[in-house]
Amino acid sequence: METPRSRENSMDRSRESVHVFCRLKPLENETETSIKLLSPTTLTIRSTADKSTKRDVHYIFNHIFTSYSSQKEIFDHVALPLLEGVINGKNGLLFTYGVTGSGKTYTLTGEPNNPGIMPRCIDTLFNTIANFQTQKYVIKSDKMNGFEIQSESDAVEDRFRETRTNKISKTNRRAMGDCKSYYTNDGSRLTNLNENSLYCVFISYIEIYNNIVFDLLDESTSTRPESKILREDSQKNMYVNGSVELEVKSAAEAYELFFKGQKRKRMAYTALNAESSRSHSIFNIRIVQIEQVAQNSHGQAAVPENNIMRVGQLSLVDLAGSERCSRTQTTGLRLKEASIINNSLMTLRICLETLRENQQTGNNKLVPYRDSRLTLLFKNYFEGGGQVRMVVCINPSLRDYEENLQVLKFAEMTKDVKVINPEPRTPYNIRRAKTKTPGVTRTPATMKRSRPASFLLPKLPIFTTDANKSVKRFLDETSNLLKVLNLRKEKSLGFNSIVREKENHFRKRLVDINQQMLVSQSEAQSIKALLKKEKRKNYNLETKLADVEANQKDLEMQISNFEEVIKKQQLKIDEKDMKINQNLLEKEKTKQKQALKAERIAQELEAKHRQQRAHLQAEMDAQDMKLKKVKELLDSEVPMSPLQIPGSMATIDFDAPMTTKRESPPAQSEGVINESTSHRRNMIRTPLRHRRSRSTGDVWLEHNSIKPVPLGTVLQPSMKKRKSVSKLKKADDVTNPKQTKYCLITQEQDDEGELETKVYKGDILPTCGGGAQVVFNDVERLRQESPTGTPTSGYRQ
Ligand SMILES: Nc1ncnc2c1ncn2[C@@H]1O[C@H](COP(=O)(O)OP(=O)(O)OP(=O)(O)O)[C@@H](O)[C@H]1O
Repeated sequence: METPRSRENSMDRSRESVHVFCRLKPLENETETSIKLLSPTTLTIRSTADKSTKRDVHYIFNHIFTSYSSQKEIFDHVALPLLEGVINGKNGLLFTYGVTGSGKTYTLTGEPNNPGIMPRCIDTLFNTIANFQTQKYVIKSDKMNGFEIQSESDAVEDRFRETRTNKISKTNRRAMGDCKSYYTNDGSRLTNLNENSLYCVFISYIEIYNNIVFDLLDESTSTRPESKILREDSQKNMYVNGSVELEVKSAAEAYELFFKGQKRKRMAYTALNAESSRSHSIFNIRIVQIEQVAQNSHGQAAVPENNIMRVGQLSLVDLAGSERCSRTQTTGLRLKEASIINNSLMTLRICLETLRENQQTGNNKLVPYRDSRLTLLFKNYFEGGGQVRMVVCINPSLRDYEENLQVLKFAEMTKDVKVINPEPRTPYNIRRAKTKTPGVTRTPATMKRSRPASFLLPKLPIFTTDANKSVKRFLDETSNLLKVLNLRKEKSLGFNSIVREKENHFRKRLVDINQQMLVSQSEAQSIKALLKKEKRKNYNLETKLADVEANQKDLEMQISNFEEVIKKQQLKIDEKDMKINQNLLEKEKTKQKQALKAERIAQELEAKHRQQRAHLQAEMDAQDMKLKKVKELLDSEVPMSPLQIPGSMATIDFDAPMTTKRESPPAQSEGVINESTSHRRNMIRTPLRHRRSRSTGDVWLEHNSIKPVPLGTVLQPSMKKRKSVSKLKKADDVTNPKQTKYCLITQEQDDEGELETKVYKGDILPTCGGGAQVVFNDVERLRQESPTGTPTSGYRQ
């Protein structure tokens, strides 16, 4: 029974880790190195600044190539096993990774007379398949990442066309230098070649610059190369749609294509390296293997009808430098380039990390291959479509310490990623390309005209050459045979003319069909042109769509951020609203409480007020009663002592008793009087006393109701200290304790012109409420009579 562990083991066996190699660049001064080699597979990195005693981190590789390692050593170790797989229909991906100037291009391309991995691959390949190549143009690309076989006549036609155009391109080749001598061939070859197969080699050269794919071999546009899109073929392999893929029959032809591409490749200046390449370049070698080779009638190797083919692809990738922008002092366009380079390398890193995580945890997280063209193009390799090798190039100088640390970490992580052990890709039946010229057979076999079938002709008589036969019988049989033969000849001629007629008819039909086909071809071409236009439009729209999608993502992010902020603000507003409502409720409550309280107080006051009023009314009634009694008393006539007036002078007897003629007290004067009235209930009952108006220490408060006529009399009320009521300004002036006396003076004139002055006198007494009251206790009447007038009574009352 299969247990989970055994399943895991079998899965592990079918998986292969990404092989990661390290190559150290030679230093001018070997003492200034940050790398310490511990074994052929282990190294450690340290900066001089880092003096801490913490343990060094060890980085393990499949193999470490020192600065003394030769280009051949690296090729043998890294690329040769890949090439062996590729020649048997497997795919292989080899990429160099490292900081700018660390030796990536040197490792991959090399130098004249010291070739790197790419030229060695080409040489080894052609050294191996030299005698096992198909004739050129027998196999051609179907433009959809597949291959198809051409008729021999079409292949011959294409070869002829090439020899014509090659005459022109010779000048080109001279201009490029002799490619053959550029790289020295060390004669190495592979040993695992299937000698029953035929091979042909195709080259394509792609560049990814600023995350846009360009075809470095596309010569259709001389100025600006057209950007290409990535597509998936029928076998789920990613490929560059519409890229030029050319068949090469020798290493020299392959180099020629490489140099053509190099010429177009963008090279840009950075502060670190004047030759620094700012793009990822991908050199693809595809080997098509055709099994079961047969021979044609001329003894040449030919491809039988029902054959199968295998295609192996080797992608050699020179990644752009992974340096930091600040380090290279990049600005402007260079900065944009650097950020896009770093983005695509970061995506590569994220893809590998996600793959490793999925493999280690059994998760099925989405690997973001689509985030960058670089990772999308190599998606198949990481998903089991081929072997993967990485060469990490390190410049061990102390200056590169920080960058190298990042590179080593990336390498460490990549080493743990496993790709499914690739099987040779499923071979597929060869598709036959449509022949270009109708009526021409695909194979060189010549057609022989067939004879009419013998059963349609008269039967031949039996003719024997017997020696015993008589001469006559012999002659008869011979003439009979001749007759039959003539008949057969006639019939044969008849058949032949019918066949010829039919042939002519058939040819005519063929010509018609051919013409129709030409029309269809021209139509197809115009449709193709239209399609191309549409594709270009489509591509532009796709790129626009991608931009719009990216913008939309940004906007969505911004919207969600804003929404979050709005939510928070809304919450705050709601909280504040709640507080305000609570406050309002509390205010309302206190208002209601206060209103209730005020009502209660008002009611209490009203009740008190009513009580007081009733009380006052009662008191006033009592007062009125008393006043009435006083009035009654006053009204009772009391005769006053007669006034002795010697001459014209009136004499006032101050010792006269008070009970002389008394009049009811005058209406209470304003101010003081009012106050005393309002406090009637507080009035102090003082016994009526007789007071002399001549008391000297008292201050009199004099109240003249009118401006009196000057009396000029001898007798006058004696008031030494007096103060007029009109001079009082404040309430306090009334209650002044020094003011103890009050007098109200009135004057009247009778019909005879006699003047009578009345002086109502009283004491000012303080009340309990802090006010003052006047108690009238005396009235003086001063009358002046003319001596010439009718004598009346001149007296003082
Ligand atoms: N192992 C080596 N032995 C000798 N010379 C080397 C080695 N590695 C690199 N160099 C030299 O260092 C220089 C820079 O190398 P190279 O151009 O390969 O760097 P690079 O990493 O490809 O840079 P970029 O990222 O800019 O393309 C070249 O002149 C090359 O000859």
